[in-house]
Amino acid sequence: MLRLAHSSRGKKLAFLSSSSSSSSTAAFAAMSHMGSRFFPKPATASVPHFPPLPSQFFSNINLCRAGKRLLPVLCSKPISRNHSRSLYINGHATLPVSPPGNISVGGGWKSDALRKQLAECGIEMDNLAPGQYNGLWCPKCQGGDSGEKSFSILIEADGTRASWICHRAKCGWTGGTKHATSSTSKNPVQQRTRQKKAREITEESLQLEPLCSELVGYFKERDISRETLLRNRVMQKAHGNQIVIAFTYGRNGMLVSCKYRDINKKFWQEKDTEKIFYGLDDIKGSDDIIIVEGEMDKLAMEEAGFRNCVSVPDGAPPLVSSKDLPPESQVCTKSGHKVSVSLELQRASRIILATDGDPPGQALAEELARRLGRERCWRVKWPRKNADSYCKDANEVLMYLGPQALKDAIDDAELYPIKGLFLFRDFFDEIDSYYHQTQGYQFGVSTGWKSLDGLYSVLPGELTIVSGVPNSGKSEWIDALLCNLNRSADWKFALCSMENNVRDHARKLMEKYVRKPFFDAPYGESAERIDVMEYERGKQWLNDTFHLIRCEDDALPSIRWVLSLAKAAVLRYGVRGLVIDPYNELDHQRPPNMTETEYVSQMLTLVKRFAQHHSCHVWFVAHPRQLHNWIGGPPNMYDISGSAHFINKCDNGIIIHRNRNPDAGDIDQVQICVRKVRNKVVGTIGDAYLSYNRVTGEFRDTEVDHRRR
Ligand SMILES: Nc1ncnc2c1ncn2[C@@H]1O[C@H](COP(=O)(O)OP(=O)(O)OP(=O)(O)O)[C@@H](O)[C@H]1O
Repeated sequence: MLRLAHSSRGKKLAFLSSSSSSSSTAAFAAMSHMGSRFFPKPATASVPHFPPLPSQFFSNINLCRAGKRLLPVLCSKPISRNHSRSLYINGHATLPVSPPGNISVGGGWKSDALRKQLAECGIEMDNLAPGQYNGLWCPKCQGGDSGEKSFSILIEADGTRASWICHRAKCGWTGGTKHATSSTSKNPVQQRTRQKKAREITEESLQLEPLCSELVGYFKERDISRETLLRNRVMQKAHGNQIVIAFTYGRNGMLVSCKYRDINKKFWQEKDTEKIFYGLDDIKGSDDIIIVEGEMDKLAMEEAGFRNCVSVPDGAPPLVSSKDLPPESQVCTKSGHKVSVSLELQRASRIILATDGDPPGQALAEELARRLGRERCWRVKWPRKNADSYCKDANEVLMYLGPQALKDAIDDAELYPIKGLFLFRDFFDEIDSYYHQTQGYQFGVSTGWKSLDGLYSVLPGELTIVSGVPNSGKSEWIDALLCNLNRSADWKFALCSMENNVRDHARKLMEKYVRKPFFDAPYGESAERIDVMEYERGKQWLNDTFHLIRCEDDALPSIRWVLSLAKAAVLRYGVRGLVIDPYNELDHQRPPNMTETEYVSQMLTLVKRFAQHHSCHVWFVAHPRQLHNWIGGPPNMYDISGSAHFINKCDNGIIIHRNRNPDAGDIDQVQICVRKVRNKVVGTIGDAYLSYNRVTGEFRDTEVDHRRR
């Protein structure tokens, strides 16, 4: 096998003769096993020429050795260039070196405070040299079942602070230390290092080289063309005993940073360089900007015809965190780094978030949308790869489905959702089923009384306020209505009827159900009482149909307490209706600075929200205030004691009224005054008349239609 090594003059690359060392063979086998096609086979004489690169940006470029055949050394030991000190920590992969001129923190005075802080977080490190350490075992998750070395920690250049992240999606532990101060923390050297400017770099100073043909082939297998690689200045570099890909990060034509990728898909960035988006110069002046999650995706976008694309520098964070937010002009990325949002991104009118489809990718989209402004963000849904799965990112779409599919995915990007802001389109399914009447109840459920059809029907999710002078028959009418709804639609109910004791209520409901008096008593006149069989059937029906909400200790229930139990009844028993009878039997303690009007408004908001959220109809009984000079007519909804909000906020307002003067007419006749109907589909205002049966408590349609509108 051909071997590549550093010459005695440092980093110059030279080909050595073939070697068949067992270590290199083993390493090659391991690489193949990992599925890497990074350097698939030894180069042959027919490797295509990689032409000199156009020098459109990056000064001092030495386009040396174009066309040379380059292969990595695949041996177990580095050949040369040992680092000046051992930085082995928990098996990390990257060996950072202190920048020249920076004071050492590897055990010095600054490290003690930081070490202490890290130890408190469960992170033990022998050496605290500045730089980023990747591939460590996470102290929190220990790498999970697979023992993955997924932990990265960054010790800042001045050695006073550390931040870390576990890249395992299931863990995602992130954190950082506070500024580690010591008695000498005001050391001027430290002050100076903290303000240290990013390093100036060039392709030459980084010893970057044109991509070898094997690497061009590697990209080709991912459908990234040589033209795209050339335009994006994708290069390579000798790193230890291997050759790694170098993604060059530029701004205004100047090289700002460089990110490397080795055969194990391990990434690291040129140290002491600024973190910026990849491809920043491509979005200059663009109204529409695409943001992807990796350099490969940025290159893939170019293959689909989109140059107006940048990639975040280091992937997606595992979680969206609201803690430790960077300033508005920055976004957090996978390593917890903060990346400055460029002016171009700030100016763009449309930003298409084309991050990965996995949870970290979605978390990145969320972070970007939050920082850049959701209102100008769109998001991409990746198409299906096959019957079982979806493509996960831009490069996969390009590889599996081709450039047109990638273009279509970008063209079909949808508006990034903004919590609480919707389009009608978001509800089209619901509206469709309303129009096609597939869900039922679009006209409400009939009350069971013909004379009320057209005036009032019962719609799930609405609030009906029922009022009337005392003894007008409000509770009786509601009970009769519930019996009808149970009979016709099999609805079940939660009852919070504070004025009824349970056995009386059971009697009244059962009489309506069996249509016989409960007792042999004068009110039953000559009718036969409910027999034992009917009584047992009635008991069963009561039990199946009603769920009682009662304060067992004589305390007054609060509305929140009632609604929480009603919610439980919805979830546990599927009740469709809630009766609260009456309002004045609830506990109405309110803050001293709140008026009753404000209180009623807030209470009714809670009730309505419950009704809508649980598709449950609520009947709320409220008495009128004391009527002066009452002459026996039905009260007005605005007469309800407490607040005009009862009529303002309800969906339906009904007054129950009955004549008590035998000289003025039939005293069993009940007037159902429908005073408010918000939804014209279910009714309209008007009066209906029912006849009350004193024996059984039933309400029947009267022979004569008294309906008036
Ligand atoms: N149309 C009617 N004719 C005669 N009696 C009736 C009529 N409607 C109801 N009643 C009787 O009036 C009494 C009170 O009825 P109900 O409890 O339903 O009234 P209410 O309006 O809820 O009263 P309150 O406001 O005091 O709670 C019951 O005994 C009931 O049988």
